[in-house]
This record gives sequence, C-alpha cells and structure tokens, in this order.
Amino acid sequence: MAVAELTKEPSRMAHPYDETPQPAAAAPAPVEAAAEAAPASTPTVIVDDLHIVYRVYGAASAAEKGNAANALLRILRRQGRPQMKEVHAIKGVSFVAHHGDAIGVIGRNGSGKSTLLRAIAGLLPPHKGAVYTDGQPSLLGVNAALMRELTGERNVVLGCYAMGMTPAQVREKYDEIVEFSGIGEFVQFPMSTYSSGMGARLRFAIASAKAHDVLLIDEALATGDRDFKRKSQERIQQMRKEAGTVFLVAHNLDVIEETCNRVIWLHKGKIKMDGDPATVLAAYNS
Ligand SMILES: Nc1ncnc2c1ncn2[C@@H]1O[C@H](COP(=O)(O)OP(=O)(O)OP(=O)(O)O)[C@@H](O)[C@H]1O
Repeated sequence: MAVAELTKEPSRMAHPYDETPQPAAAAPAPVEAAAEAAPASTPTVIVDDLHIVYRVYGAASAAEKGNAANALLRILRRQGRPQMKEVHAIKGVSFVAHHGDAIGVIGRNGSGKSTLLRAIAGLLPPHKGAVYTDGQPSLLGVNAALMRELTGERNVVLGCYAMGMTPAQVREKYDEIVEFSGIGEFVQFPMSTYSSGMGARLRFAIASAKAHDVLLIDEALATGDRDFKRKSQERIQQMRKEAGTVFLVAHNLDVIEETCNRVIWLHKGKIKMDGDPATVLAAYNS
C-alpha cells in the first residue's frame, strides 16, 4: 500500500493542553471490518519526524522554585500575564509499523511513551512531522473513558457502543466480555467500587471484544493478576492474527518480552533503539 493511501491524522486532533474529553471520532468501522486479513507487510502506522510540544501556562521558571516566598510571588504574579513553558516531549521520532506487529514501547518515566501513543491515536497535534494511519486507531489507557458512577453492565454496553458496535453485536458479545474480565457479580456494582485491577480488566475486556486496526494499550495490563495477564497476552496474539497492529506501553518488561515481536526504546523523547525484543531489552537492562 502506498503511503498516500493512508489516512493523515492531524485533521481531527485536539490541542495538546486541552485535557477535556474529546468527542468520539467519526463512526468507527463495523466490528468485522478490521478483521479482513491484510498481507503481513502492509504498513498500518507511519510516524514521520514527529515532534510533540506541550504548552504549560502559569509554570514557574527554575529560578522561582523552591520556597514559600517564591511560591507566594508566583501566585501574585499570576495576576499578570501567565508564563508559558514548552515541554518538547517527542523530538523527531520516525518509524513504520505493519499489520500483525505487536510493538512494545519502553523507556524511563517521562521519556514520552504515553505521549507517542496519544499522538498515534490522533489526540495530540504534531508540532512538526506527521502520523499516518491505515484504519482507526483506538487508545485503551488505564484512564479510558468509562463512567465510574455507572455499573460494570452499563459500562460494557456504553463502551461497545462507543466502539461502533450495533445493539445486536453488543448482545452477542456481552457475556464473553464479562466472562473475560473475571469480575463476576461485581458487574452489577458501580465501577467506583472496583479495585484498579478490576477496572483495568473490564476496560481491556471491552476494548478487545472488537477487532481493531490499530490498538494502543497504555499500561492496561500492569494491574491484572498472573492469570489475567496470560489471557490478555493470548488475546493480543489473536488480535495480531486478525490483521491488527498493537502498541503496548508497559513498565513490566516480561509482559513486553512475552507479547511483542518488536520493541521501541524511547529516551528523552527520541528513539534510542528499535528492533527485536531480545536485543533491545538486553541493551535496556545493561
Ligand atoms: N499534559 C501535559 N502537559 C505538559 N507536559 C506533559 C503533559 N503530559 C506529559 N508531559 C511531559 O512530557 C514528557 C513525556 O511524558 P510522557 O507521559 O509521555 O512520558 P512516559 O514515558 O509515558 O512517562 P511514564 O513512564 O512516567 O508514564 C514529560 O516530560 C512530561 O512531564
């Protein structure tokens, strides 16, 4: 497939420091659409010299930090024009991902992993460069937008609709989702009563009930128990076979090693290494 045939993402992107929830993107493809098998070498995501810059208003400069007097000065100064600080989170990242890839993204805290995933999902506009995707990217984060005050049941239905499933498809998948999540009778309780692990399991169960063209998973597997991790890994392998590309951010390197066929190591917003898991993880650990 030529690059020109891929979808250029920036058109539906939000402002980087606008943290309000974004409206759902144009109706996603039907459930079966992504499952049409594509040749293994088809590019699904092209990231071309991507730069992402956050703008933080009212931030203190280095000289102003530290003590109560400075803190008071900062508060007083906000009555004037707020200072603006730029955080250059991604600095010229380029790579191509293909159908069937499961790509682990690793790096220290603050290296830009979550930012990269959000940019691929179309939630952050590039400062420079571009992201091209073939199909609809879906970001499954630990903060994926389900409603805490609603029951698990309602959230399963809501989440499925949000992914573009029809009422009939929701009915067909409902039992499987609840069973996979392993939350049992808690499905009748509000999500606010769930432990973080239970919430993460339900979110993963909902998101993985649909075949995705590009699925971006940010630490969602970090809180599950051993049994759930194994089931999730099997599900990710299955998604890769069904023509998808999976990106996985995880601090647990075992999860990356067992799940991914490629690893990108980010360091201070740049790619430090990109290659097979054994090589990259060995270098990262050394
Ligand atoms: N909304 C934001 N506004 C301003 N700066 C941000 C914002 N989100 C992230 N950053 C900054 O961008 C850089 C990259 O952050 P990011 O969250 O992408 O890193 P990460 O590798 O995912 O970190 P972690 O492993 O801790 O989750 C950091 O310097 C961070 O402080």
